[in-house]
Amino acid sequence: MSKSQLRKQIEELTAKLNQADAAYYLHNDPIMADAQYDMLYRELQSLEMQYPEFALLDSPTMRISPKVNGALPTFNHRTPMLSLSNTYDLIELDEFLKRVHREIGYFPTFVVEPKIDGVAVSIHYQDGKLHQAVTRGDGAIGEDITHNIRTIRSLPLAIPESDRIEVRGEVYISRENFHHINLRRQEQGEPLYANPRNLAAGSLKLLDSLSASRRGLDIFCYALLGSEEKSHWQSLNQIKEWNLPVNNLNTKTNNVKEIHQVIKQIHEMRSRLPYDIDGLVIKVDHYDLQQLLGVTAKSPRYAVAYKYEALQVSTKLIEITLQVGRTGVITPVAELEPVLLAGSTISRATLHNFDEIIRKDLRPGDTVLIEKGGDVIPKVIKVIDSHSRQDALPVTLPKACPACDGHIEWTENGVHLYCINPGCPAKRKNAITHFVSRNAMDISGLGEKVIERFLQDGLLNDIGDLYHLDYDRISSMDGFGPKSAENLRSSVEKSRYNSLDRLIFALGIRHVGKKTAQILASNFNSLDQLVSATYEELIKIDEIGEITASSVYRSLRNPRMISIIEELRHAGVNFNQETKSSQQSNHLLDGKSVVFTGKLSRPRAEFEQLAQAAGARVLSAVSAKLDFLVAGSDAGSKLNKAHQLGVSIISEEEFSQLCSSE
Ligand SMILES: NC(=O)c1ccc[n+]([C@@H]2O[C@H](COP(=O)([O-])OP(=O)(O)OC[C@H]3O[C@@H](n4cnc5c(N)ncnc54)[C@H](O)[C@@H]3O)[C@@H](O)[C@H]2O)c1
Ligand SMILES: [Zn+2]
Repeated sequence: MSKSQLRKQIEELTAKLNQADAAYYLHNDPIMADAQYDMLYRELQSLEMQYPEFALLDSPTMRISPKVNGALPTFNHRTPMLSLSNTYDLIELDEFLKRVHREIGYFPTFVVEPKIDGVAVSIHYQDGKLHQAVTRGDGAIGEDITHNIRTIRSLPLAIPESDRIEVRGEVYISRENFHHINLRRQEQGEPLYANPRNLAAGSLKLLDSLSASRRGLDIFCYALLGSEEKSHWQSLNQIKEWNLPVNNLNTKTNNVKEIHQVIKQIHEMRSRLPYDIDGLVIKVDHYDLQQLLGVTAKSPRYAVAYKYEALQVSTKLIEITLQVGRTGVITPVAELEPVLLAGSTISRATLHNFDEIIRKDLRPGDTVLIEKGGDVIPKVIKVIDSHSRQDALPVTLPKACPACDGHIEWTENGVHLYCINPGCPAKRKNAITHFVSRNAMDISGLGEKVIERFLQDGLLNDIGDLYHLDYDRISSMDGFGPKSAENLRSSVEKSRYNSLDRLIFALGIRHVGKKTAQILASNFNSLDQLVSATYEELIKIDEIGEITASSVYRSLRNPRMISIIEELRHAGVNFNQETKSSQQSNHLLDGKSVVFTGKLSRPRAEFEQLAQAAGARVLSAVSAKLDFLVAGSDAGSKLNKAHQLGVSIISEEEFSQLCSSE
């Protein structure tokens, strides 16, 4: 590359990153994914290092973030609020540890903390009272957000310390709150927030603290300035004593192996934490040593952020196709330029419904932000660059089913389009695929391709045919042999003894997922009882809402469903609730409803299994009808609600005792 090309590249990178900074810090509306920002940033940093003569004065590598944007009063930080140098690479992390070791002369104690993905704030207490709270701003000057910080219920307004002290922490919004807020916005047709961080940043800057209080802001404090303590760890303990929220995963250690272990452990917990983290911060513990190592203009030299792989990434939208699901719902699917995200290659993402395409104004050619959350299927969050878009609308509303050309209809609320042709091949294929899937009847040897072939060859028409397949014909088919035909036969046979909840789930009733199927199964003794249940009986069940009740009621009266159920009955498929959780059991938890909340000593799924094995129903919401709330440490709103409603609250240990009792 020639010098003038290099100069141009530095200019372009600087401009692009400055634009990204403004979007991210001032408007809380990022135009690229963090991982991409970090990559471009490093590229610029290394070019600037090689060609310092081309580095621009307004380079993002020289500053923390753009100036504040002005609606709130400003405040000069006494100690600058710095950024952190970051790495995605364990080898680089080790280099940092080695450098520190070298400069200090021995391997010091470090504190490893989750890096909460929120917004940094500085909080001043004076005469024992919360006096003022300020955003980081550009690191030197921040904005006064005291009115909004006061809405954080976990943060005490008074502490038993009269000296003037400064606490720093990360304000965040829990995933649960974020999810609810976005759901409400979706219902109202408003644009969605990209992630909890952006929402927290926007909420902090609200002028009206009542609106801010509705967002449910929370905080983890991670630094204490102006105290007598000798080390960071001591400071953390001090603020914990004052009842300021401190993250309970923080760890003190003085060996490399343990640092690596903590990184691994917290990584495994990451998706189950109630808040977003984007990595860990590793800090030298002792203040004298911190001082010895010093700071640069942008970040301290005694700390580093180790970032986990991103869960969001940007890529190009190639086109939008239509897919017909097992219930006939026609969903638009984003076909993407393949991109690596959290260990797998993503080339498709769901778009849920047609409204969403319009709301997000998606067009082929756009660069979109996609996210892999708790669900397996990634989703499109938003358009982040529309420069090379094609003007054409990506899809027009279909007039007929894209799979069978049959009649389609809108649902009552006008959100989804459905193919209503009972013979639609796409519906049948997906219904069978769902029926045999692992969480449903768990029949192995019937992948999507095989089902397609069986449908084509007329071996299979619908779910009911699964129990009288022509195995002689199958064993003579291409790619099959007597062995695989026999395996298929035994897998089909075995599935006849499955539990009732599996069968209910397998029927593929709209709005009946695995959990709802379990709830239904535990409320009825048999499939026949469920089939004859009235709408009123269904709606009386905890956690079964109107939409689900009406879907169950109507689906089970659909002629195709009736004939499938009859075929399954003839095939001897189990329709009954197993005896273990029927009335004969005298287990203490039998038939009881349970909700888990707070931090438990083992993964929540394990406890849920225990509860179900004891005949209990696991719910997610607290209501007056709930029998037990099992509360772990740090339980919050659910615990309060249970208190108010007079629900029995038990500890993890008490729960385990109940489980083992008869
Ligand atoms: N997507 C974009 O367009 C875009 C634009 C600008 C910045 N960014 C992202 O932001 C990063 C730089 O932002 P930054 O300087 O605000 O933050 P940072 O990632 O460099 O880290 C510093 C911040 O970490 C936070 N933090 C959380 N937990 C902490 C703990 N336990 N101890 C200490 N600090 C803790 C604090 O807010 C602190 O200010 C970039 O690396 C990039 O990923 C993205
Ligand atoms: Zn169709």
